[in-house]
Amino acid sequence: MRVGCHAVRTVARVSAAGEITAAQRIMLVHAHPDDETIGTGATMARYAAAGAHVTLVTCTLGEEGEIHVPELTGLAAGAADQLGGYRIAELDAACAALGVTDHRFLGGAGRFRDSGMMGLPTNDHPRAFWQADLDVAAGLLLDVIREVRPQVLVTYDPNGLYGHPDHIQAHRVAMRAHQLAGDLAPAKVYWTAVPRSALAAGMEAFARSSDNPFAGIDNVDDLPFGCPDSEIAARIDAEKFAEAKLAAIRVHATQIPPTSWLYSLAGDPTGQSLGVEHYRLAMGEKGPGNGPNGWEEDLFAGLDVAMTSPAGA
Ligand SMILES: CC(=O)N[C@H]1[C@@H](O[C@@H]2[C@H](O)[C@H](O)[C@@H](O)[C@H](O)[C@H]2O)O[C@H](CO)[C@@H](O)[C@@H]1O
Ligand SMILES: [Zn+2]
Repeated sequence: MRVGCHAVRTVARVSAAGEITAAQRIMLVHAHPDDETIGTGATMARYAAAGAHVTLVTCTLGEEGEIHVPELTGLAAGAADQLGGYRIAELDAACAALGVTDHRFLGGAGRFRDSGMMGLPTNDHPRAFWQADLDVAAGLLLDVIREVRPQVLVTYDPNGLYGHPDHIQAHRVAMRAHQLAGDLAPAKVYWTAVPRSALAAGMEAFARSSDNPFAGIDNVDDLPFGCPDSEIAARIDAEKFAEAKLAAIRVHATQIPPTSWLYSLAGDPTGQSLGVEHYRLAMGEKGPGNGPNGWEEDLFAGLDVAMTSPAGA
């Protein structure tokens, strides 16, 4: 059973027999509702608009999240414990804003629970994603791979970008599912990433700003995430979809308060706005690239289904 947008698949790209016929198929594996938007929202919107089949798999409902909407604080895990259900609705709305119509929860809504931040007692909840059996969870993701047959898989790096247990587990499950997929394994696997050069440019640009998202950070290496530019393989320019990403950010209101650094980025004077997202290539051949670093401009670059339209379309 799927709820909300999960029951709606892109009819135009699913044949009468139910198989997915879009030429380009990309699958993204995220830990919580909001990660899809924060890390890959513009990329998803760009490929959905270009006619690719975008499949989002979210591993938990985000039950342990904070609540930045005062009138909803009663939904918190330690109170009514209804935040997970509410975040399904937020995710529905974010999918709609991004044009993503194929969304699933890993193993179905509620199968795995948000583990909370690393080291908290919630990590030990029997349904915590952090406690999931790797092969059981990977098998559930493999079912989606067998159905969708994506050429491109996107997830996090081994540290989950910033060390959250559900992000680390999402990485492990996605990579294990890829290993189990054999001949059906996606040709390219990317990990979300933030180049240090973009972080440094942001620090410089916001240094004199009243709402500096980097306030208190003296050195880019002190940030809990970021990687050398040399490890980046792709820079996806989806500037045209920055507004769609901002709309998706807005609907994740329980997690992303109006004071969030993400809103500061929306007005980023460096132009490195919400609409530019970077990736490391973990598996597969790097396709042709451009610019000083030779970064790909399309995650399907080098595959026989690469975008024919100019980058950013
Ligand atoms: C972006 C992301 O992964 N968010 C997670 C994360 O949220 C953090 C958590 O609430 C923490 O207590 C805050 O200090 C921090 O600012 C938040 O980013 O962890 C939550 C609990 O596992 C999760 O629900 C949320 O989606
Ligand atoms: Zn997350």
